[in-house]
Amino acid sequence: MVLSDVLNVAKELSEKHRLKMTSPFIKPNPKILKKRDSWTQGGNRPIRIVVLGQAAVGKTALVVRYITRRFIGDYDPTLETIYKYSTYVDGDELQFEILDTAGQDDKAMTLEDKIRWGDCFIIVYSITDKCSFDEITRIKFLINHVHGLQNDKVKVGSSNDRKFEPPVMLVGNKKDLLLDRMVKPQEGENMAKMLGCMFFEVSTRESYAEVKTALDSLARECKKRFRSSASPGNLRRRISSGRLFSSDKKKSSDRRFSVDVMTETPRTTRRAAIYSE
Ligand SMILES: Nc1nc2c(ncn2[C@@H]2O[C@H](COP(=O)(O)OP(=O)(O)OP(=O)(O)O)[C@@H](O)[C@H]2O)c(=O)[nH]1
Repeated sequence: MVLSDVLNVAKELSEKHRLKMTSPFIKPNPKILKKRDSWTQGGNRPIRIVVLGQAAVGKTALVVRYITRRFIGDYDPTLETIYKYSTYVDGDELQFEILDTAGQDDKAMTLEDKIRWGDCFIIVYSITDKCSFDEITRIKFLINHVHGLQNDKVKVGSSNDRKFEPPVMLVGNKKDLLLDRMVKPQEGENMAKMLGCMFFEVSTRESYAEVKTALDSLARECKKRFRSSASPGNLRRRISSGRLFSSDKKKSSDRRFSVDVMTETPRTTRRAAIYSE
């Protein structure tokens, strides 16, 4: 083994260790969380996206649709996963870690811990569920609060200082359920404008293209903010996962993405229909 190999192994081990400390299934050490890089200093590590929202709004479906192109109808609601994902944004390869949170209570890590971990955020609501829409303000307030504590440049509510706030995207999901709609597109747009978020309405079930457009926009915004991490050749570690979709492993190898499931609960996932475009 040459010196560069040894250094690579050491680097990988330290990276794994860091991920373990921030895993949603291990109570994080507050000292380590305090030492966490500010979101404005993404450095060379992957960009962390946290997907938030009430239970059953389609958070898991959205993330899985984006990284695998598939819609999988049924998931274990208690499953929390960090997906490692790399994609090309306007010719640059970007690496992400996407934390798909469970809408149900999680005793291992508080919502604040998860928000502190993230660099940017997706708040999902269902257009058929007014409660999930009403929840947005609370989540956004919490994001501002947690990141405001870490970065004294953040002044919540001041549009001049929005550039210091982490990128947040609002996603109204399930727009295929027209007859059950409880939140109008305009209401979503107004809310996003008021909170200074990006906004998209999508049907994760019906349209991969809509999901891709939305999440690519967030990736593009992240690229702007984390320009230093976006240089080609940086953040390169392509691993395909056999754990979540072992039967799809071969098919996915010809696509321009790589997925690595970093952590998940030992529980099995229930799955029903799988739709693919
Ligand atoms: N009709 C329709 N159903 C959807 C859509 N997206 C997700 N669903 C369904 O909504 C249900 C909840 O989806 P999940 O992805 O498990 O929701 P979640 O927000 O991750 O739920 P928790 O894990 O409990 O927080 C599932 O039955 C999905 O099939 C959509 O765009 N349209």
